[in-house]
Amino acid sequence: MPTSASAMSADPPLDPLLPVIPPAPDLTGTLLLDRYCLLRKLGVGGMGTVYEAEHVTIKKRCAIKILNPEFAHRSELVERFLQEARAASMIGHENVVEITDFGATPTGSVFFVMEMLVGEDLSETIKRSAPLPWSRAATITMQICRALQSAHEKGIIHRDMKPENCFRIERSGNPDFIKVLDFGIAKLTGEDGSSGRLTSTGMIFGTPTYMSPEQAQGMRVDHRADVYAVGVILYELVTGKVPFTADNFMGILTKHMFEDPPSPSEAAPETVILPEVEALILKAMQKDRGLRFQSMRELMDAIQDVGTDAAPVIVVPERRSRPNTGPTQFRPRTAPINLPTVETVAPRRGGVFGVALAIAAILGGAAVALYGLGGDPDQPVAKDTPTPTQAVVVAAPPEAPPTKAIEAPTKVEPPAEVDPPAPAPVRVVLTTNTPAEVFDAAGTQRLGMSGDVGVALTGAGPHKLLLRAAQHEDLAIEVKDPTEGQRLEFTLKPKAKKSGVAKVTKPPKDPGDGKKPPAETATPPAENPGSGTKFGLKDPFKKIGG
Ligand SMILES: Nc1ncnc2c1ncn2[C@@H]1O[C@H](COP(=O)(O)OP(=O)(O)OP(=O)(O)O)[C@@H](O)[C@H]1O
Repeated sequence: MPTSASAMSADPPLDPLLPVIPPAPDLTGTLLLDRYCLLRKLGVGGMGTVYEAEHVTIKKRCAIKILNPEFAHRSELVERFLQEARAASMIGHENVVEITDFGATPTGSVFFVMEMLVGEDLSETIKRSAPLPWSRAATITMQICRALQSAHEKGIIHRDMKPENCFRIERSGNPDFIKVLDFGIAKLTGEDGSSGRLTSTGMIFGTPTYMSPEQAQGMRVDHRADVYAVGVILYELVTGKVPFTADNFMGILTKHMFEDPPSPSEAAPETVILPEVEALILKAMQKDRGLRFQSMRELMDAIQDVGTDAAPVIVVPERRSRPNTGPTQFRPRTAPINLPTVETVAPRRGGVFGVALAIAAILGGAAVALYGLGGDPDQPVAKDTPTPTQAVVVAAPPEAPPTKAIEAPTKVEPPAEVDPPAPAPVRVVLTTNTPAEVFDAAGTQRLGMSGDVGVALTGAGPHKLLLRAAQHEDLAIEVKDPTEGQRLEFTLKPKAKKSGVAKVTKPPKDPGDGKKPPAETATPPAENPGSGTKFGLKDPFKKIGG
């Protein structure tokens, strides 16, 4: 069970002066912008309430998130709220919730309109079904990675990735289609890599269970904080447990900063977890962000490489010492401590919350002062992290074949400049009517699985491949000119029953005639009309946000 801010709502409030926020009035039945009728409340988050609604003219269902009226006069909060819409709409990716409109309520608050998602958030799936088999965990994680890769390419960092913000819906026959939500605390990176902070000075936002060490320390975050959070999500998907738990959020943050996560196979001894899966999770969760996958693309590649002969993922052991808050870790303050403004957003289920005071407690008070007074926010957690050449083998199971072992890295010489660069592989998604393994044409080298994880193909093609699924005929296919993200659909024929009397409810048995069907022509599926559409959103509230 993930621990989130709300799960710890029994804790004393961060600040006794934190105002108690009255519940927002129920606006069911209200007509917004003369076209959206609010039908029912779907849920309440940290900043607003989400309603199911209907566009009265075109009768289309949608979801509308309305900022809690208590916050409507706070320009910073209005700005952050609208940023959620702006960020998601800027990304325009099929795995990111689609935002279609903005508006104001008659009571002077603001709202935005989203596609209505029917399904459940990933925390529900985890509660019910985790540990998930690798193929399913990988399919889900790949979609999260794609959404975030796309966000990062546009300079947007999510900063609050957690299963609750990944909605699982069924789409085009895929029951595990993921939509990433809640860019409410997303950060837009400036050209210089700095961020336009929307938070009050010294405030730290996020959810402790999934929070990167640098975020927990209030350092400036970059896209690698999302890599860390996705590592934690994947850990939870394959083990059914989160890596760090404690009685309160300070305890969790401290562990993120200073403790090694238990290896996934220790966390779930009853589950078979491949060593390379274990390694990639631990790499995504390295404390030092310089040792993590440096991009979602790298993480996707590692996921894709599981079960192939690709080079092993390297996890570098880290040494950390808890700071004594002295000048070697934090610059001493030179002015009286001004505790940062405590956000007036009530801590709720997994919601945005301020933990500056918690950090003060962990680090003895100096840290908060530092963050508020211009200390170096990029001070690393530990200065003594070994360089990669000091790495040793970790987490390699005794029976792991040498190619799969997690090995110490060796120094890689830069390639000779005269060599033309090798063509980069592209990832092609092969959709099949039944989960199928993908092999080379000879059926000897396994390249991956069908489904959203995709298969990496290098070069222009044509690529002759073989799809193989239990109880189905092998299917030889050809991919002519693969392009990144291309989706191709294939149908594998169930094997005919020997007796020739096929029952509808049971899969037919292998006829053993050894015949192979002819290569099928790849036909991309019809475009999903609802996904990936970019809206040229106008922000009518730009002035409000200041
Ligand atoms: N587009 C949508 N379609 C269907 N349900 C949605 C949609 N967006 C949000 N919800 C649901 O509405 C509820 C409130 O969502 P919201 O994003 O405000 O809350 P949260 O994620 O709990 O809060 P916070 O913003 O504090 O993290 C959640 O249960 C969420 O799953």
